[in-house]
Amino acid sequence: MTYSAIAVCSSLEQAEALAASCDNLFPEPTGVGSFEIEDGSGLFEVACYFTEEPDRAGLSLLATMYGSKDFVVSEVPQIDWVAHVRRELAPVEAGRFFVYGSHDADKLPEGRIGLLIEAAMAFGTGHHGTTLGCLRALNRLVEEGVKPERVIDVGCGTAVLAMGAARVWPEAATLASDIDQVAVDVAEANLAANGMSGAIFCLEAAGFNAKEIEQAAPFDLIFANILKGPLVALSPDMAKHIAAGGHAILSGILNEQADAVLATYLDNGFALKEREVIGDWTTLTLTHG
Ligand SMILES: C[S@@+](CC[C@H](N)C(=O)[O-])C[C@H]1O[C@@H](n2cnc3c(N)ncnc32)[C@H](O)[C@@H]1O
Repeated sequence: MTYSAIAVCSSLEQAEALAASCDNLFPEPTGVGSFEIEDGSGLFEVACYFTEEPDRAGLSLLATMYGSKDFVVSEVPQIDWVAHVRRELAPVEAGRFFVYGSHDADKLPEGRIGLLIEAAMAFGTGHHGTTLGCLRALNRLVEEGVKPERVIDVGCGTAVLAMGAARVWPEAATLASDIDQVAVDVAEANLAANGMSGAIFCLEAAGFNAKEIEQAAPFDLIFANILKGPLVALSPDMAKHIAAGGHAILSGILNEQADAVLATYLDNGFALKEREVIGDWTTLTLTHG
């Protein structure tokens, strides 16, 4: 069991002195801290955590010595962290795609395309509105019968989008690039975990700046879930590397930024096909030429 002891002081000096005394006088507090209470009261809180029930009388005495009324001692509820992570990272369903962590491997519904993504050091577990928006846009293209031959996921993170595309279009040549080598490593690990090693060419690159990307272009489908700034900066390059009649699925765009991003792409020869809002985030599906 964990116990918390909270006292309130009227000055930072008192709070810090009380925290230091707790640290010195009580056996094994697992954590002691003092900080300003963010309610505009100008008061300061001292919080101590213990693995065993602390000496309440001793704490009371100490509190009064530093101008506080008392310590309030409570039991901290135990958290089942495994259950917590499972709840937080529940599988994500996006059309035919089912994005899940290995703890939910037994939940893959029949007929769905499973994408195994462990929470790691790259963005793209499917939980964010931007990734979800891209997966749903991808799903709609599949439903329409679109069949790209060359696909690139610019800013691939976990490679969830590239893997989704490679699963529905195994014949297509698919590239996944990221400016961050850590993300590229995570992407490759995810490919291996999904039994897809070799199905997607992963590389570190900023935008379209790599000879492998130049050689593979033009692309019939470009994913770019990379925020407004890079999307706007990349728009001429995007136009240069997309095939006539190709699609671009863009996300990472806050709803209030969507018109500005769209205007830039319209100026670069794209046309709006679809726009989906999920929470604060807009995903745009565009066509070119
Ligand atoms: C929001 S995450 C998207 C990850 C994944 N594609 C998804 O949809 O969940 C954006 C990724 O883009 C990468 N990135 C940002 N700017 C980039 C650029 N100019 N070129 C390539 N990758 C970039 C970041 O390192 C990050 O991994």
